[in-house]
Amino acid sequence: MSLLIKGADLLGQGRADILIDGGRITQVGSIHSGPDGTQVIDADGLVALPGLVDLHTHLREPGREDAETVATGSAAAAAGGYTAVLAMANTDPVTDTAEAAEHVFDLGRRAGLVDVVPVGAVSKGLAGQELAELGLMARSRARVRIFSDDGRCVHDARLMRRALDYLKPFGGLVSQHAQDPRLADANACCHEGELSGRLGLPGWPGAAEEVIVARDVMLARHTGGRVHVAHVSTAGSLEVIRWAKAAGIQVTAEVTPHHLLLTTDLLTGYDPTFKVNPPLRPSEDAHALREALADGTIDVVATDHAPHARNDKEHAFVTAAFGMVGLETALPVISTVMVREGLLTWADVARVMSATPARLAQLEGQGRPLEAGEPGNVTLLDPAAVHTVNRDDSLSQGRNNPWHGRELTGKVVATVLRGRVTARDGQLAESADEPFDKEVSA
Ligand SMILES: NC(=O)N[C@@H](CC(=O)O)C(=O)O
Repeated sequence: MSLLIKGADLLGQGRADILIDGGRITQVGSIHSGPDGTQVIDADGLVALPGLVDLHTHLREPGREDAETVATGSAAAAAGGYTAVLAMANTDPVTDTAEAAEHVFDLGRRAGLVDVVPVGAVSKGLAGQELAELGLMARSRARVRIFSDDGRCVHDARLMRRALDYLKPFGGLVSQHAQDPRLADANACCHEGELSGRLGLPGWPGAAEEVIVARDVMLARHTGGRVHVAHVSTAGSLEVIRWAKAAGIQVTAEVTPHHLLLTTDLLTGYDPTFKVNPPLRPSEDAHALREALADGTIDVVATDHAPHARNDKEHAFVTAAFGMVGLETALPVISTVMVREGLLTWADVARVMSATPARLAQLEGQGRPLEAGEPGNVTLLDPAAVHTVNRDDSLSQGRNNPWHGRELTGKVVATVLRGRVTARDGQLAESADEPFDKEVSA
């Protein structure tokens, strides 16, 4: 089956048609028609991006299928314009062995909507004591290249040093949930500041993140390993990252859409939807994050999609689970907050939401430019479409959506994975059910 995308805006190169056949882009330019039976998408007025890659998704399976499954999370990802997601290791059991990694990888293949690539745990059981099977996971069929205890910080400096050393031969990296556990104690539930005092909520300071970022860049310098700062959230962390990059240290960072725009004052209503880790910060931090994404200090936008079952999230603020969903709103938020404000071009969006995350995760068939010979992974977006987010429209099981009721500009119209349309207008495409066995290697 071939697919012809007609008249899309191709990242500043003007309007062009894209023909995909056998899973690969075969032609880009002015194309009248494809082979017999070619499916045609009219992309007049739509921007074509390489399929998005999310470095930070919680799919909850195995263990919490009541919150999300690989299939429902994959569906939400496809609807949001993603063609690959990295599935975090804090499942039950934890992804800390080659078998566990291959299990998640196989669930992803079975769902068949996006490439699901497991993140491996750094420590066994996320307990922070002993290294997990890093090498076996890296050499497994799942080809794990990103390791993280996300949800928890790798707080033992010696363990972090060993992990950085150990991953060097694979070019693997540690994605660190930077949060000193002694500065952010068990009851803390928000950003520590004047507002948390007024609301009577125990908080933790930005410094809890910054001290770990500072330590980790020094360990990266010492080992020559690669550290990636997950969901960076404070201006102070950015100062450290800027310094480290200028010093030639191998550090990269991701920011979530919610930390770019949502701020701690949303907590005045004690709505647990806005409880997230790291916490929403003051507007000065959000402003600094937007600037750092624009100037390249931050390398990647990642969702930290964290669906929760209602009975874990609909609690009093202090006891509710941390986390918010984000796969279906990420591109519209970036469109609204960064592109419309002139802070990023669409080519920049392709870099921070597709090319760079694919490179960091070493996904050979993802994040490639839309050129002949490349895999047919495409996201089509209507940059002018204005819509109001409704949490019940989601394909994710999670309803903990912080964007509910907000107006966003920019809507995903279609997602194409190796030439097959997986999602159209927020729903799974009919062709998503067709048997699909084409494997396109790089
Ligand atoms: N980001 C979140 O608020 N939650 C994450 C893990 C975590 O980082 O605490 C989750 O798994 O729910």
